[in-house]
Amino acid sequence: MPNAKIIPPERILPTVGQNVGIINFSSKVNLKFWDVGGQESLREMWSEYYTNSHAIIFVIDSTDKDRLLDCQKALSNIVTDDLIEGIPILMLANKQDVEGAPGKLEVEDIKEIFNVIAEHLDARDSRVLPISAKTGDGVQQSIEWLTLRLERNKSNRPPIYR
Ligand SMILES: Nc1nc2c(ncn2[C@@H]2O[C@H](COP(=O)(O)OP(=O)(O)OP(=O)(O)O)[C@@H](O)[C@H]2O)c(=O)[nH]1
Ligand SMILES: [Mg+2]
Repeated sequence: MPNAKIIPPERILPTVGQNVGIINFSSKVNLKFWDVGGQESLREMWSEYYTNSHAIIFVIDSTDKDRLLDCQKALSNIVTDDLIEGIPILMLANKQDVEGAPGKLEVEDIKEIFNVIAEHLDARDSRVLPISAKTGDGVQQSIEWLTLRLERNKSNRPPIYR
C-alpha cells in the first residue's frame, strides 16, 4: 500500500494484546484493522471481535506445512460461529517471498484445503489470496477484494459513518 507504514522485521513481536491500524482506502472508505494474536491461548479472545467486525482476514504462514492442520481447525472454529454470519472472510497465504523453503505450501494446495472449509459458508464471500507482508506483493489486490465485498455486504453489516 502506498501510504502504509513499514515496520522493520526485528521489531515485530508475537501479538499479545491487539494492534490497531487504519488504512485510508479512498476518500470515502477508511478501513480499521484489529490485529490479534494467533497463539493457541489467545484464540478464545477472537470471538469478542465478531459482532463488531465487517470482515475477517486469516493469515496463513505458507512456509509452515506442519501448522496447516492447526490453521484448518482454527479457521473451522471461526466459520462455524453464528456471530460472523454473512461477513466476508479473506485468507492470506503469506510469505510468498520465501523461495524453496522445505515446508512451503503451494497456493493451489492452500486454496484446495481452505475452500473445503469455505464451502460450508452459505452465501458468504471467501477467497484465498497470495501475499508477502515483507515485500507488500498482493496486499493492494487483497484490500481491493475485501473493500468490494464490504460494499456488497453493506445491508447486512452497515459501515460505521463518522
Ligand atoms: N519472509 C517473510 N517473513 C515474514 C512475512 N510476514 C511475517 N514475516 C516474519 O514472520 C515472523 C512472524 O511474524 P508475525 O507478524 O509476528 O506473525 P503473527 O502471525 O502476527 O504471529 P502472532 O502475533 O503470534 O499471531 C516475523 O519474524 C516476521 O518478520 C513475510 O511475508 N515474509
Ligand atoms: Mg502478530
